[in-house]
Amino acid sequence: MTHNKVFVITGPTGSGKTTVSQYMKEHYNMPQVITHTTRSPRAGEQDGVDYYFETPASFATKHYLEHVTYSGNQYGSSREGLAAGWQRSPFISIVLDTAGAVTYAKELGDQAVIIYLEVPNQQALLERLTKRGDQQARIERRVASKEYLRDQQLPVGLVGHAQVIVNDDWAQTQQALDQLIAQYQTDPQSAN
Ligand SMILES: Nc1ncnc2c1ncn2[C@@H]1O[C@H](COP(=O)(O)OP(=O)(O)OP(=O)(O)O)[C@@H](O)[C@H]1O
Ligand SMILES: Nc1nc2c(ncn2[C@@H]2O[C@H](COP(=O)(O)O)[C@@H](O)[C@H]2O)c(=O)[nH]1
Repeated sequence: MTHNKVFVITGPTGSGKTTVSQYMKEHYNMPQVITHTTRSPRAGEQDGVDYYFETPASFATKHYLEHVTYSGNQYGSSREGLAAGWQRSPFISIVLDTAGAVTYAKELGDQAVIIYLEVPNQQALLERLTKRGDQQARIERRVASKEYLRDQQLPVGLVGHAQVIVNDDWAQTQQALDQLIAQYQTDPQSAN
């Protein structure tokens, strides 16, 4: 029986998914599955580290476990990416929108540990995006997208499957993550 798990980190834009994934990498040595996108890099983002940055033509040549359009750009993740991660460690993480998280829950069952992050204060969330350095036009486009609105709520398909963490205070988020990971480290099966 395999004890491989993928921690799927999902939630609204700016809720802290990448920050959580980075924390799991730095504190628990969890490899991050790198996904593919046609969006252009943000300042400081690197190809092969943050994403595989694709053109629409190169994106279309890959084989995806799931792929979505989010605020006008395409994103996709592959089974090969998961397999490569699991070769390095039994616990890995991936950052997905909620549609992707629903697909992972369906396709991978208990192998996917879903974490849904929420930030109840919308204004605080938008301020985080500005502080992150996102261009105002990009923020406005994203906030106007149907995906942005959809991801504000835990999808019906994840109710009862996802661990919901309110990411207001980072110290509390860290504590919730530490508790969750400890459960899986103790006994990966009983934590389901
Ligand atoms: N608890 C927190 N308190 C304050 N700022 C935070 C907290 N968690 C994350 N941030 C900051 O909020 C910003 C957005 O976080 P992050 O990039 O991780 O979000 P995301 O969910 O991956 O966003 P996106 O979906 O747009 O890529 C970052 O600048 C990050 O440092
Ligand atoms: N379903 C998928 N969602 C993905 C994938 N890679 C990233 N994402 C999600 O897209 C949005 C936008 O990302 P951003 O980096 O432009 O802010 C965010 O919710 C990501 O979690 C993927 O392969 N599949």
